[in-house]
Amino acid sequence: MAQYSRVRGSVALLRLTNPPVNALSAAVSRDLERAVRSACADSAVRVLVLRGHGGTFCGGADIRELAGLVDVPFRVGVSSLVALVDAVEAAEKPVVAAIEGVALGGGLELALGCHFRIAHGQARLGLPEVTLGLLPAAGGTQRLPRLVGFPAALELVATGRDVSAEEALALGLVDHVTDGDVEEAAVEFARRVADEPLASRRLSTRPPPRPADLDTLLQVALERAQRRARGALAPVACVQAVRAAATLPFTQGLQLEQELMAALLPSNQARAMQYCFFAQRIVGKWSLPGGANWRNSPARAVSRAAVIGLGTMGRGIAVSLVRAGIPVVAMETDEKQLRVVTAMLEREAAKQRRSPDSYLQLVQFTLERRDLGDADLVVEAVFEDLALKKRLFAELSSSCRPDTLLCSNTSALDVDALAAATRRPELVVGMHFFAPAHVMKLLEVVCGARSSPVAVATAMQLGKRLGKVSVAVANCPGFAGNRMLKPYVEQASFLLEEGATPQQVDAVLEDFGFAMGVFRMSDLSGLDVGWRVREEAGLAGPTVPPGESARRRHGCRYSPLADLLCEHGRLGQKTGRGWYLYEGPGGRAATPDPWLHDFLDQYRRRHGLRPRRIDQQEVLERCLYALANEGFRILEEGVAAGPEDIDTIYVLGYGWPAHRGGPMYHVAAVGLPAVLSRLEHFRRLHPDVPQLRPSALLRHLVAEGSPPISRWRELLKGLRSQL
Ligand SMILES: CCCCCCC/C=C/C(=O)SCCNC(=O)CCNC(=O)[C@H](O)C(C)(C)COP(=O)(O)OP(=O)(O)OC[C@H]1O[C@@H](n2cnc3c(N)ncnc32)[C@H](O)[C@@H]1OP(=O)(O)O
Repeated sequence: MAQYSRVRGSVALLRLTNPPVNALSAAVSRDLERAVRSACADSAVRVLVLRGHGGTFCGGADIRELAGLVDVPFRVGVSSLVALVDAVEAAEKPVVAAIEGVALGGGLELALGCHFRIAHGQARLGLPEVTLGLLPAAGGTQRLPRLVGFPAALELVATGRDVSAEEALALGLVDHVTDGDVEEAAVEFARRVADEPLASRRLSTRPPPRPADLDTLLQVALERAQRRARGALAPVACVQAVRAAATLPFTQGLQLEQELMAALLPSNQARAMQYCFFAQRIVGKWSLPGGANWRNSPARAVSRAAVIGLGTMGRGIAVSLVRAGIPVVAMETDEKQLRVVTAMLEREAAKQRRSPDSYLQLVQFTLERRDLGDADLVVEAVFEDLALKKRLFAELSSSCRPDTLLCSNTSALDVDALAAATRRPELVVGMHFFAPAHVMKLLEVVCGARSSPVAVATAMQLGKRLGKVSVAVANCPGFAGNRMLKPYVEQASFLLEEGATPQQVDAVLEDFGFAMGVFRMSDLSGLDVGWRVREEAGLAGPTVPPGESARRRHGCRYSPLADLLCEHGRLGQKTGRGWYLYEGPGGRAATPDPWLHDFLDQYRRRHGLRPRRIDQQEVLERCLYALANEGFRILEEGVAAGPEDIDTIYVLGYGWPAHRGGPMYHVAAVGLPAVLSRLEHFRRLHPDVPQLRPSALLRHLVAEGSPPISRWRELLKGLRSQL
């Protein structure tokens, strides 16, 4: 697991070996510590170089051990990694970290224990523990501020953001960056520093810098951490631990760091976030009913792509492709959109410290469909209109190369209908990006009934290349994410009818941890989006059958509130008013609107609805259980392969708080029998709301004794699956 060999006579080269990411399990940490001690004791060795096996330095402590998925007592784990870092730092011979690939979490903490750090130009460094509900507890919160100062340390520890080698050099996190062979550069560097005194290189002995505005910095960091993830414990603990570096001697700071870690490690939040980590890896392992899967179905190379339509979605998709180095042909008739996308690319290039030209030269704008002919894959991102998309797919099928994959960014429409409009249905898949598409990490890959393994594999792989987590789902209205959103939004509207206000419902959801409550979210996305979908579905507007009552559709309860707002021209932020009032069209600051409250009063009076006091628990349970109940139906029908897929979709695409794991994880944590009983209760009170009828799968799981969520995927394989 950790060997050392001598190179160039006096350099001990230690290689950390624990594929695939050289995670520091307790055993690996102990082994490496032994190797460090042996090298130090070897009189022929003057200096040590520490590198990782297989092109990466280290992905951090072993998360499976931390999550308790493998049986290692917490204290043993803690002491072995902490002891390793301490031993490295205390070594009497210089230790140089040769970083390539990643140095993350415990891996970066190990590098901070080294006396010098050399990084490859492509390496990424960071302390992502906060994203696992933890903090860097192998001295990272104490050593990092001593090396890079408090502003940077607070930001990196509390957000978990990783940095490029170039940024690391600018921060002082690494001593040298090379684009050549990192081992060679580190060995060369090591020979130069072999005789340097080490006292000042041991970060634990360095006095921390004390900026004059330290208190303000800490206060701002704390407020930011609280705002960013409402109710999350880890970001706050991270700030507290870094603050200790300013106020306490190193050893006491270290002790506080460990106490905070000991509180976080067994917390429900840490469990939920670690579940999310593994869920995001599980979803990449897709399979189709015919037996094709991620292992046996190679993706096709995408060396040129096309995007049709540069509206909000198309722009973000084009930027994502360019950022991944893929040349793009972008088709758009509106010149204004070309200017917008050009400006976006320039901003992105600046962010990535690249020249604007390096991005702009990868895009070719066109009005001609024949220019798309050479693309390996086309992503259609035009207006959400099935007839329009079908026409376009039919045309693409004639004008593109016969092997070009045709993908639609539709968020809800029938992918099979699009495939049927082409002469290559097997090369059609949905690629549902989330807005803004160059920022959001989720990609729903919608597998049509006739999508071939190569089409699915290519779309999944492309998502990964764009830095996204791709989740395969089967084709159905709204796929997984938007389909589950419907009952959630409906419950929220029903609650307004019954006496709640938008700000009351939103406050409950935001306290739960959502970045935005359902009404603020709807104002942001635009109320007209759902209005159009409801009109197409015959639920709103002129397509509603004559004589249908305002509050019923197809024999079930219906709330026309959102339709009525649209009819009043209240489309959300874009018109300056929706469920809330804004400063003006395009405004962002939502304030409660007295007009809306009058409107709700009148509406309730008109329909004989007596407003009642609705408590927080009811808001939360009705919205979230209705949503999760639809998730069970999706699993039961095989639209998604497991709860991990749904939870990943919700955490990465819909602002579900990661420290709550996702909707399926949440209901499992609450307890399936309790959730079933509350749904039965609400169903009795609202018999005309089918979404509150507990799904067969929920009942089945409860009848089976509520198996842990980790077993659902296996159990579902016995049910009908489309994936
Ligand atoms: C015992 C107590 C110690 C107390 C002190 C603890 C203080 C330190 C804490 C930590 O270090 S927590 C861990 C911090 N590190 C991370 O969060 C990094 C997580 N990993 C990643 O971001 C990525 O995996 C990667 C390293 C950037 C590699 O990405 P890539 O896309 O190439 O591969 P993946 O598919 O993500 O991963 C491959 C494979 O490896 C597993 N894995 C990754 N990291 C870890 C890890 N740190 N521990 C255990 N396993 C890890 C991942 O689950 C995949 O497994 P399979 O799905 O293939 O089974």
